Amino acid sequence: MAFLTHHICRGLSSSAVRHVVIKNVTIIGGGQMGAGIAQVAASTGHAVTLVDTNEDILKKAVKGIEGNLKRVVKKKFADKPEAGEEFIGKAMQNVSTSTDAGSVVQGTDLVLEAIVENLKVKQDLFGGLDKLAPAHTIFASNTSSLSITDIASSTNRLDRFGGLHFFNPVPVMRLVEVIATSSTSQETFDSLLNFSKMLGKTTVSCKDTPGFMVNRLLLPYILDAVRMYERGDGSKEDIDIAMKLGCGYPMGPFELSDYVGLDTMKFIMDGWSAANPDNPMFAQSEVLNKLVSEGKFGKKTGEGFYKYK
Ligand SMILES: C[C@H](O)CC(=O)SCCNC(=O)CCNC(=O)[C@H](O)C(C)(C)COP(=O)(O)OP(=O)(O)OC[C@H]1O[C@@H](n2cnc3c(N)ncnc32)[C@H](O)[C@@H]1OP(=O)(O)O
Ligand SMILES: NC(=O)c1ccc[n+]([C@@H]2O[C@H](COP(=O)([O-])OP(=O)(O)OC[C@H]3O[C@@H](n4cnc5c(N)ncnc54)[C@H](O)[C@@H]3O)[C@@H](O)[C@H]2O)c1
Repeated sequence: MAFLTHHICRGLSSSAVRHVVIKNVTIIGGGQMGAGIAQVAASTGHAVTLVDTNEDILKKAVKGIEGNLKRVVKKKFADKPEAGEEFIGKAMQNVSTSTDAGSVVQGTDLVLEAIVENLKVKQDLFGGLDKLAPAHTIFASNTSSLSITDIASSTNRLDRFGGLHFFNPVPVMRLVEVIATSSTSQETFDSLLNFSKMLGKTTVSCKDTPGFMVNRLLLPYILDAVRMYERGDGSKEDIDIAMKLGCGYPMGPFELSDYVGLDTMKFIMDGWSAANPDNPMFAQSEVLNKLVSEGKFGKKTGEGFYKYK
C-alpha cells in the first residue's frame, strides 16, 4: 500500500513536496545485488518480495540472506543473542519469494530490478510489468552502466522511473546513487532518496550519465589495470598488492573484478564500447573475453582472475 505524505523542505517552508513512502518492495533478480538489497530492505522493516527465474536460485538467495544476517547480528547484538535472534526472525518474516513478477506487483510501491546487465532484457521486464503494476508504483533499476532513460522508454511511467544504484556487498557498502532522468518527477526522486535513507544508506544525486559517478571513475581504472596486465607490465597479484598497499584500497582491481562478476564487467564494457567504438579504453580485452567464454565469472562461479574453490 502506498502512503502519500507531505513534508516541508528546509528553506522552502511554503512549498510542500509529496513523496510516496515505500513500504512494499518487489526486487527482481535474486543474485548478489538483489539478495543484498532484499536483506537490507527486510531488516529495515520493508515487506520484500524477491523474484527470480527459478526456485533453486531463490532458495539460495534466501539462505544467503539468513547467513549474512547472522554476520550482522554477531556484531550488532554481540551481548544480546536473544535480541539478535529476534532481529533475524523479523527480517526473514519480511521476505517472500516468487518466480512470477507479474503476479506480485499488484500491492507494491517500488519495483527495483537487479537482473542481468542487458538493455533489451531490462526493457522487456519493465515493459511487461508497466501494464500490471498500480499507477502509483515507482520503477527503478540498479543498472551499473545502462541509461535509465533507455530502460524506462519501454514503459508509460517515465515520471515514476529512476535509478537506484547500490554497491557490492550491499549490506556493507554505505552508498546509493539515486538517478533522475529528465522525466523523473520530483516526487519520485524524493521517494527514492527517502527509501535509500530508510535503508541506512548515504545518497548522492546523479544525472543519467554513463556510469553515473562511481562507475564512470571506477571502470576506467579497472580496465587500465587489465591492460597493464595484458601488456605484461605486472602480474595481477602485484598490481592488486600495489593498489591495496599503495592506495589503501580494500581490494585490488583484479580481486574487485572477480567480486563484481566478470560477466557483468564484460556487459558494461561491451555496452560502452558499442557506444564509443573509437575509445581505446573500451576496446575488447582478450583476457576478459577468454575468462567469460569459459564461464569463469569470478567469485560467484568459483573462478575468475583467481580461484576460490
Ligand atoms: C560494478 C557495480 O555497478 C558497482 C560496485 O558495486 S563496485 C564494487 C564496490 N565494492 C567494493 O569496492 C568492495 C571492496 N571490498 C571491501 O570493501 C571489502 O573487501 C569487503 C567488505 C568486501 C570484505 O571485507 P574483508 O575485511 O575482506 O572481509 P570480511 O572480514 O569478511 O568482511 C568485513 C566486514 O563486512 C561484513 N560483511 C562482508 N560481507 C557481508 C555481507 N554480504 N553481509 C553482511 N556483512 C558482510 C563482515 O561481517 C565483516 O564485518 P566485521 O568487520 O564487523 O567483522
Ligand atoms: N555485481 C556488482 O558489483 C553490481 C553492483 C551494482 C550494480 N550491479 C548491477 O546489478 C544487476 C545484477 O547484478 P548481480 O551482480 O546481482 O548479477 P547476478 O548474476 O549475481 O544476478 C542476476 C540475477 O538475475 C536473475 N535474472 C536474470 N534475468 C531475469 C529475469 N528476466 N527475471 C528475473 N530474474 C532474472 C538471474 O537468474 C540472477 O539470479 C546488473 O544490472 C548489474 O550491472 C552489479
